[in-house]
Amino acid sequence: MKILVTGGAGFIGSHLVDALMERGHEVKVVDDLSAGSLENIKRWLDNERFEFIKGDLREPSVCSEAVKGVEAVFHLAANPEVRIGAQSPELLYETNVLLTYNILEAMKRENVEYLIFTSSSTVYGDAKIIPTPEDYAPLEPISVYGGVKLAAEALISGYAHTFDIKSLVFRLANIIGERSNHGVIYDFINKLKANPGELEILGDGTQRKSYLHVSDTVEAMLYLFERFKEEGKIFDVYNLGSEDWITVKEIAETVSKGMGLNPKFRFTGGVDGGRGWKGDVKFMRLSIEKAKAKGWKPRMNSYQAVERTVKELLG
Ligand SMILES: O=c1ccn([C@@H]2O[C@H](COP(=O)(O)OP(=O)(O)O[C@H]3O[C@H](CO)[C@H](O)[C@H](O)[C@H]3O)[C@@H](O)[C@H]2O)c(=O)[nH]1
Repeated sequence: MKILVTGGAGFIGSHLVDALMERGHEVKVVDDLSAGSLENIKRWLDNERFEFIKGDLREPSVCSEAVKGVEAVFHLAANPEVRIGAQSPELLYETNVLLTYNILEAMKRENVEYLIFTSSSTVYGDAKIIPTPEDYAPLEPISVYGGVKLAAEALISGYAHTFDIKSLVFRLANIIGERSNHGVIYDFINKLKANPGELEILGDGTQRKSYLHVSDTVEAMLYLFERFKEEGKIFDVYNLGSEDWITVKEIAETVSKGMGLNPKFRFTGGVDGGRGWKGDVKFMRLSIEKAKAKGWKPRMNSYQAVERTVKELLG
């Protein structure tokens, strides 16, 4: 299959590209390299089944060029940083909603059959049911980031039903692993490198979430895409996460241990009852029963994924 991966030089995108190339697909990547890096995809740059386009998808002409000739688009290009929402709603809107609109328009023009979109657990906001199933309502995001992901999902559903773009949405838990260049584990490692004696923890440390290793994430996306194609549906949504959850304090302990350190923890206290920032969801664990019923389950739980990521990021 000829497949476009937007954001394919980024963290999750580059792992997806590895898996697609290893399975023999023709892969095109479009990335503006604002957060992604050519280093992540360098092993494929000279491969004849691989094509790289450096471009900003906010430009409709870049979208047209990117989707030309492909049968499926994995749309991962986005700004993934929840915490910038209070300062930069416009950036989150542009990189999540406008970008998705531009991709959908280009796909409509070029008659591309499949869209696979990486949404986020943040669409559920402070869910009252945990583990949270896909049909949980009302969807009430508490961050601008969650809001723009939900808006993008809604736009995709509308285009899917109106223009027959078969669309599959994944609501991701916190994805971690090699090549991640943001998020709590990455931050803790950098803070401890700068000051091995003390670790600042945002919030009260009791924020508890489900973490999924990127290798499990990519497996799930490709496996469930195959099932989606067999079923011939026009639109579907899956949660992807692990079945347990882990607190920020436990992550701090795991990172410290992995670095052979025993720092003093300093909790900032955070906002709104111990959140790291305004809009930080404090408790998140997704029901993955729907994906499990199709035959997927994660190989690593949150603890194992965190331990492995610490090793991978420390090299
Ligand atoms: O220096 C830090 C950094 C983070 N945290 C805490 O660690 C937790 C995780 O924060 P991350 O920045 O790692 O991740 P988020 O939960 O904000 O968001 C991540 O998971 C979401 C889905 O669950 C989205 O997909 C999003 O793109 C992705 O970055 C938060 O509760 C935060 O308060 C700290 O205590 N100190």
